[in-house]
Amino acid sequence: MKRTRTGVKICGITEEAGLDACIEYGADWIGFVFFERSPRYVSASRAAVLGKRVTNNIKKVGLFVNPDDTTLKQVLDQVELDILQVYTTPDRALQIQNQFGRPVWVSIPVAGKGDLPSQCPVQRILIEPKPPVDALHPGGNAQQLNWNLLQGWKPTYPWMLAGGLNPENVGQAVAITGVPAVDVSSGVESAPGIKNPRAIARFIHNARAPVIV
Ligand SMILES: O=C(O)c1ccccc1NCC(=O)[C@H](O)[C@H](O)COP(=O)(O)O
Repeated sequence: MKRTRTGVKICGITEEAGLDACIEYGADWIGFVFFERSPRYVSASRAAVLGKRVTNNIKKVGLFVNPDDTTLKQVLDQVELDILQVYTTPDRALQIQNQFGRPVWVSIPVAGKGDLPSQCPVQRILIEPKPPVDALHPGGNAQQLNWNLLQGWKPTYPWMLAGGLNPENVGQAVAITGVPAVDVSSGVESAPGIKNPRAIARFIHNARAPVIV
């Protein structure tokens, strides 16, 4: 069966070179991290500058951890974001989607099959590995999910796979899970917060190239 083109999000954009690689090699989404403890943090004013450089109809995703309304409003007043990606409860994610009038993606931490959601409260669900209890942040930890947990799981809503993906393993991850879209941060960096344009090119190519498993 012919697969549709895999959607690709490159998260944690902080500088022009990484952003330009996303545009050149055909990313669908880029992510700005508005979480101050992250090495990929960007201020709203910096994201606004980078955002103006975006072309090719690439969508800009703003990433927030347990955001309150004031924080969301302050950022949205300065940056044109197409999508809000949130690390919070499904109920709060839905409230944000209703209140701020933009599609919301909610991250669902998964440790076992029982964590896989049967419904999607918002526009899309991000399936990510449950972080260790001592993790400094809930995502962007280069931690890989056991993809075999997702075999046979066929959600009828939009979803995305994240966590520990890189140019070498993304083709296999797509082939095993059948996921329609993938998200990467650490796996295409030369240092935390600094994207590697060659790795971005390889990641996007390999996410869309057929792999037999
Ligand atoms: O990237 C961060 O520093 C970060 C901080 C707080 C919450 C989420 C964060 N990142 C999320 C992502 O970049 C991706 O959605 C995903 O977790 C992939 O990360 P990685 O394993 O580094 O590819």
